[in-house]
Amino acid sequence: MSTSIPIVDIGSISGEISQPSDWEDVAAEIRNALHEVGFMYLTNHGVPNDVIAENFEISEQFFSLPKEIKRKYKKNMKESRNGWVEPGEELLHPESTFEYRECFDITSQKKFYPTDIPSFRSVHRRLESDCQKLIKNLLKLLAISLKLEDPEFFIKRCCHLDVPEIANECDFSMIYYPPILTDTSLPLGTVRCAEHTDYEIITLLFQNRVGGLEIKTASGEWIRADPIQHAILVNTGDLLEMWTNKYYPATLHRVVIPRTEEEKKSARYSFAYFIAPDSQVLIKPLESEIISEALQKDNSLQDLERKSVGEESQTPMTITAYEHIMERVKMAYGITNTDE
Ligand SMILES: O=C(O)CCC(=O)C(=O)O
Ligand SMILES: [Fe+2]
Repeated sequence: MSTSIPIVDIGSISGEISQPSDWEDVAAEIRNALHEVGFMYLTNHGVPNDVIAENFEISEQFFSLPKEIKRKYKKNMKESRNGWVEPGEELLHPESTFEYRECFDITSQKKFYPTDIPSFRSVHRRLESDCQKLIKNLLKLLAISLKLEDPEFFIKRCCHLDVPEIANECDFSMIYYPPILTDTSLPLGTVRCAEHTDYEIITLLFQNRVGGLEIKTASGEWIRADPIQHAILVNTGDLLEMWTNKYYPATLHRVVIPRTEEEKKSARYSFAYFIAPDSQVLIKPLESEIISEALQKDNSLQDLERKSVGEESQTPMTITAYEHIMERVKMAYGITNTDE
């Protein structure tokens, strides 16, 4: 069976007037997309195209600065997760040798921006604020899709969306994949971005014209997730997988080095906006009739709650959002507990 990534039009709930039935209809499409694939393209999402385009412009401006300038903004993990990440510094798979990309990460607290690009801050702030409404809509749709008693379940666990001082590990990552020219020498086994799952609830992924992103389907086949003009990709992360007992699995994805010389010459730019709950939120399987029914039907879905009291459990079900995210961040940056 070949799978494709569903396209979900959320225009009916993004405007001023929407009916409960519009929410139910969109939520049903999201349920199928996230349960079957774990990725979906959103159209009519309400984030203005010109705001996205302006952000790609500042991203190009920043990454084309000389390395010495970018180093001024280098991420210092002892202080925060905000800042510039050099190629090869972050490895998303334990067996990666080298991942050829750079990032500029903007965290939700202890924010700083590269002042060498004077408009960076205001341009980025506009996108962030335009994404807020979409994020709240998606969190509500997730709760409706799972038929949770409280449609605000996820929103109430992301209080930082209204009160930014509340600790959280949201991260807006501007990513640059440099062109690979015939004289670019890279270690054997280099990839652009190794296969991984994201750590949080959901990720909003913006891509410019150049593709390379691939996702692994339930049947184990890698399929392309090429850019669709003006659509935002949304994917599930680990915390949503834990919350839903794998009903919404965190889907593996990667960015491959293009196969043709012509494509290799093109740089790729993307933004991944990782949406996390408030740091102290405890992640434990939620009560949902949709999930229980699926668990009864399909015993390949792991019952994490039951497993957590069993002996072979790997996943302590009392983990906080912060603990899980930091565990994965430390692995990606090769930080051991003795480094701290
Ligand atoms: O650049 C991309 O499209 C993917 C980036 C990604 O998956 C990540 O940073 O987690
Ligand atoms: Fe990712």
